[in-house]
Amino acid sequence: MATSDPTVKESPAVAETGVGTDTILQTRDLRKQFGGLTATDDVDFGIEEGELRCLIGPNGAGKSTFLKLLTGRLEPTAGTIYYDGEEITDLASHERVSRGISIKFQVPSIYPDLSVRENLRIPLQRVEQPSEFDRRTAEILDRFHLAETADETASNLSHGQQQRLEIAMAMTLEPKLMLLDEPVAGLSVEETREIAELLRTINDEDDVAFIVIEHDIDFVETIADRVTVLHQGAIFTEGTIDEVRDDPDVKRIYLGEEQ
Ligand SMILES: Nc1ncnc2c1ncn2[C@@H]1O[C@H](COP(=O)(O)OP(=O)(O)OP(=O)(O)O)[C@@H](O)[C@H]1O
Repeated sequence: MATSDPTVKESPAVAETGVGTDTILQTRDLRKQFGGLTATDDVDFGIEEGELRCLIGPNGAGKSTFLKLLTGRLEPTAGTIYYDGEEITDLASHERVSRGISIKFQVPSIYPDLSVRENLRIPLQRVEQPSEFDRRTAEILDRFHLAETADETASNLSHGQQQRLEIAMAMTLEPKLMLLDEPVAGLSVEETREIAELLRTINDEDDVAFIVIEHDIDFVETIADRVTVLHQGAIFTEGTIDEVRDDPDVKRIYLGEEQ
């Protein structure tokens, strides 16, 4: 994609980087050291436009570190990140968000003292004219099943409703890629089912790609197109959930964690 922004480096030719035109995000030799510890070990990870990928792996495998490198929260020790045809390795988090990468960490980052409606107004102000606020708010409240709670203070919502509100806020910015760290941790079975349905709907209807870190394998099975397994900071294997779940080597690394 051509850009006039001098802070964004043009992606080298596809032939040079191997980044396909349908690839929304690609890392090359991405590395993060914490002193002597290699948390991300020269990772080449790619995801297509509109794909829903889950990242799994035992505790300490490097999932959160990898996601933080993609969001810009952590600076890599080495390597490159391409997004939507551009190199974004040196971009700040907020610049990545402006380009369509939405980031959601485990703890909902909503404004607890504001109402649901007021929370939605905050991202809407970045993208809509004031005359459109009421119409767009009503649309979003309806789509994300939040209409009944519109005037409720956000801190009074259930954990599942708060997660839904945060996803709704992210969607107002029309992202192309959403990065989610354990979106259903601590949710009830019913809330987990609702979030799974919501992510699949957004993925299908809005063609948003997802990278989701998740420990709940049943949830992963419900939502993922493909799964990447991380182990000791590196990609251990990739495949469908069935391929990965039945892989004896994957079972071995998870068992190793329990020893
Ligand atoms: N800020 C940090 N400073 C030093 N070491 C860190 C830091 N963050 C993570 N690590 C280490 O990097 C490795 C990978 O951690 P990370 O949190 O990315 O793994 P994870 O797969 O997300 O684990 P979990 O599933 O338990 O959340 C671990 O050994 C961890 O202790």
